Amino acid sequence: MTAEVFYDDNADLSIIQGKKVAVLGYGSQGHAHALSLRDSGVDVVIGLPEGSKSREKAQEQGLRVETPAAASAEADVIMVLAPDTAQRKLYAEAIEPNLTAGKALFFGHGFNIRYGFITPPANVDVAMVAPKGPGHLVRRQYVDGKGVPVLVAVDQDATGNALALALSYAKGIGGLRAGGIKTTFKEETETDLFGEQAVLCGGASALVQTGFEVLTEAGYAPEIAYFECLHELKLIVDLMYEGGIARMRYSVSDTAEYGDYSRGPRVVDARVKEEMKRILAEVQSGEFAREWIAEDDNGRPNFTKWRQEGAAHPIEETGRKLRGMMSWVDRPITETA
Ligand SMILES: NC(=O)C1=CN([C@@H]2O[C@H](COP(=O)(O)OP(=O)(O)OC[C@H]3O[C@@H](n4cnc5c(N)ncnc54)[C@H](OP(=O)(O)O)[C@@H]3O)[C@@H](O)[C@H]2O)C=CC1
Ligand SMILES: CC[C@](O)(C(C)=O)C(=O)O
Ligand SMILES: [Mg+2]
Ligand SMILES: [Mg+2]
Repeated sequence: MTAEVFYDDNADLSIIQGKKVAVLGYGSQGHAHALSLRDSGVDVVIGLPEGSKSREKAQEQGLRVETPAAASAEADVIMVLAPDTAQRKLYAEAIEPNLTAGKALFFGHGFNIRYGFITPPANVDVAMVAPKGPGHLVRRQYVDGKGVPVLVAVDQDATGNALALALSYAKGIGGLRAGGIKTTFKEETETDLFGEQAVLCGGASALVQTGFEVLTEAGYAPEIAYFECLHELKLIVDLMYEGGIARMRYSVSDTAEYGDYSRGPRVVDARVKEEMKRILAEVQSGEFAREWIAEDDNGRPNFTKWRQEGAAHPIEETGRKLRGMMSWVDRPITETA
């Protein structure tokens, strides 16, 4: 089935410009949506709890900050960009009491709707504008006149205008410069979780770390292992991004291309594919979602341990030293990117 794709010409920015938007959360996605909407001429208010670390940052960047309840009360469109694990409580305490008929409840990821942690009333629009990229790059691309593609979905269309409103919002954050694909909460949630676990974050990090370990354990210099397994990955992925895997294979040597065909499938073999299918099944059944919410409710013991172990991996120290010598790595991720 071919997806429906929307670009800037398919959306009317004046719709979102005529609404008051509350952005709840001011982290990776929250700051990007809020600043870009503001720069697109939209009336934006930020919702953050008293004592939130993000309050000062939002105010420094010229945005008005209220509590999540007050921001939700005054807004026509409430965009939920707090962590997925915090959204259930945030909804019950601050949003639901202020979610009057005809308002719109927006998400940047479908997790809480897909797995039933949040059930909005039938008289509001429920939609999603989910960028397919990290929030800091969503903002950076907007500032550079470009855009990160977005997925757009409508779960409830109480007003009859939910899709037009979501597309207008997507245009306001620059997403329709690259393209907005129409999808469902189910499809976005399941593909996003699978992608970040098996390929983009989990798969790629494990591949890089394991390649680095194999080379250094065999006695090769960590600096060479870092360049080979991490730094050069970006250059290879840039070629895939520009022209697909075929474009990358055109640019590398025939020796590399032969090694790619003959050795790649030995690394990502049938066992790995079976494991990927198990990971997808855990996403589809809700097993992963229940596990993650329980981990968070329990104070995140595994998450904290794994984060510490990852930060202590020898590749990080090697990378820190080498990146310090690269004058062109001059755009670290910042909230104003
Ligand atoms: N990170 C990304 O690039 C992407 C994220 N998404 C989705 O976007 C959403 C937001 O994720 P992300 O940007 O990573 O989140 P972050 O962890 O970067 O930021 C969370 C923000 O929410 C604030 N916050 C925490 N608790 C509450 C609360 N109870 N009420 C209001 N604000 C709160 C935090 O404040 P404080 O500073 O005080 O902690 C912080 O400002 C999620 O649904 C995620 O799946 C989708 C696509 C990509
Ligand atoms: C790949 C991770 C992501 O899904 C994203 C940046 O799109 C996320 O949840 O942060
Ligand atoms: Mg994603
Ligand atoms: Mg995600």
